[in-house]
Amino acid sequence: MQQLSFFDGGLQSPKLPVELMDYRPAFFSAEESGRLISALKQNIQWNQETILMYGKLLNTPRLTAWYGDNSKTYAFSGKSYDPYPWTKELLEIKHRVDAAAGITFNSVLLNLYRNGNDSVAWHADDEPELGRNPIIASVSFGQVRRFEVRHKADKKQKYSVDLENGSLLIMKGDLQHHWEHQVPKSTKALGERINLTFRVIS
Ligand SMILES: O=C(O)CCC(=O)C(=O)O
Ligand SMILES: [Fe+2]
Repeated sequence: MQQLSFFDGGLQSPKLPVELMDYRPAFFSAEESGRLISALKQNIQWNQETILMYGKLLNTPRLTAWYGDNSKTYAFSGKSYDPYPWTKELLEIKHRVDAAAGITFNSVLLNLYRNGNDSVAWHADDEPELGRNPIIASVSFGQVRRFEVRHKADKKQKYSVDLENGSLLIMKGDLQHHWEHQVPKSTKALGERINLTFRVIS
């Protein structure tokens, strides 16, 4: 199913380039997604991280958690994270995603977007531990949110896709090198969404 959506300027997003993004809606059924989002809300140790911006300590606009094989420490935004050990639900999701991507992921970053005011700002997942052109598998449960991608050097080149409940988005190629992505805030009253990005940390 190809998704056409409207980008900020009212332009239709062009078809996602398959060499960068492979979008699979309904990768998990509605029943599985409902069960998994409740389990993740309850069993994950959600943290409120902070970031230093212009000399002020601000709360990250979402809750996060880092899980994975032990010994896979991950550093980003000037902090380093030791993962919590895999839970039953995370392993269930990981096994499905591993099979679809043909990769054995060793860690996952979880984001809980509580409402439309939660977001993730423009960034690329280009930390050195991920290596050049990493494959990152992004699973979404709950509220549909807009995922936007733009080229770093030519910001007019952009794409967007609405990440639906139970969907899988495989990010690959040079997406983390030449492009950046965000999940913008929305002024609409939005419900909760959990996103999981499975990664291989060296
Ligand atoms: O929530 C999303 O869809 C994207 C999250 C993301 O980009 C990240 O955790 O690096
Ligand atoms: Fe990201």
